[in-house]
Amino acid sequence: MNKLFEDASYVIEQIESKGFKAYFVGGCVRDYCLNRPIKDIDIASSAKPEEIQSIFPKTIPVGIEHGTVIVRYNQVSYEVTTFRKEDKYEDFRRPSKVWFVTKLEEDLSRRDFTFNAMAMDKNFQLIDPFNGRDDLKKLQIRTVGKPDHRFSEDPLRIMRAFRFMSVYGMNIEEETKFALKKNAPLLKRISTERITVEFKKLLEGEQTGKALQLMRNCGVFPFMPYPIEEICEGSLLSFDWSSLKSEEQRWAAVIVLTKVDDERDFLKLWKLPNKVIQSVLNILSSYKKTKWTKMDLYTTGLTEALSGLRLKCLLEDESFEEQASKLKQLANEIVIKSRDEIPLNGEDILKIKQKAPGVWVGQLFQELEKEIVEGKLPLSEREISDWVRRWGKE
Ligand SMILES: Nc1ccn([C@@H]2O[C@H](COP(=O)(O)OP(=O)(O)OP(=O)(O)O)[C@@H](O)[C@H]2O)c(=O)n1
Repeated sequence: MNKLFEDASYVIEQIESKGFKAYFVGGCVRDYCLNRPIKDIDIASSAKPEEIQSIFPKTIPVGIEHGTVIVRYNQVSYEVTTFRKEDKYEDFRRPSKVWFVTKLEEDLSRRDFTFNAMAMDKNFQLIDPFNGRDDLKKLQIRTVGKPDHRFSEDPLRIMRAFRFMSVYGMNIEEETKFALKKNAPLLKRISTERITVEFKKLLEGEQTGKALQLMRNCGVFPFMPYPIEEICEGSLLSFDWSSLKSEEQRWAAVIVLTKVDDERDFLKLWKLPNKVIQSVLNILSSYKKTKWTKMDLYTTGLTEALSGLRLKCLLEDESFEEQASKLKQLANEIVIKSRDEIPLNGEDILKIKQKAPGVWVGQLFQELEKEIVEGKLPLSEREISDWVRRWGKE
């Protein structure tokens, strides 16, 4: 048995030994049925949060008012939530009102899709009131109950449908698809952070192109953090997403394929971390390059240069290998990978020049780096010191 499930079964047994009911629910049941790796385990129980707190020595009250307590066992966290029903989502983040219920089925009926509304007892017996397992077999995404209701309750579920489509290679059932289109404008009310989490998962899926194409056809693009207006015709679908391995490459592909004009603004509006933004921008500038100098390659870095080149080759139907080996060869000819490898530091330079520190040190370093990278100055302490002595005098 999977170690996570084994430990989680112990948690369930402890709850049951006090006369309550407890089941595995949500993503872990879905992934178990799909034979996919289990990331984390959620448990639903008839016990109230205070009762869970009294059963286990280590708990964290993460959302008592919504019925959730984290149980720590064997250094792993298990989210245990009391069976509950909920009202509309307040500011579309959390349900504005929840009330505890006694039946598991009632709890399952509040959930988004049939395959997320399954539960499993500690003996792996499935409780599947909405035929989620059949839908998984048919690779079909279908809401629990009326799709309109489910999407207006929490419009993030619109993004979740596209995420599941991409990650599991699924299709969306017709009535659910119709409701996706109708409710798309509600996405405006969802926080960027929540949309980005789902979109990132979608980008890492196995069917990214198909999911993006359907998002576009369902009119979802205008309601993204940076509204997408234009798309390279047909290319979302035909583009070979599987050859792009990193998150950054995939963001760069989205930008190119959807003809974004303000790249930095786009990445900022999706609230991506600065490190990711910089890397995507580097990939995009490499993508646009036709001729590489050593200095270009040194500043961009080989990994991002190759990422940009791969994107270019995929879109222009060129062979990657030959151009990549030329870039690698050029990279090999560059004697340093970063400024740290220069045998003189700032203090050495101040000593040689006998001058007070100032912006000139930065300028000098920039020029020095360029000379070394372009192979005009050997990487020898003596020659570099001479060059520094001469700097500014010629
Ligand atoms: N907007 C949402 C978010 C979640 N859920 C329910 O809450 C469960 C847990 O959600 P989450 O922790 O976000 O996990 P999943 O998205 O299902 O899976 P993953 O762990 O892959 O993110 C889901 O399976 C689903 O039953 C829901 O009904 N509506």
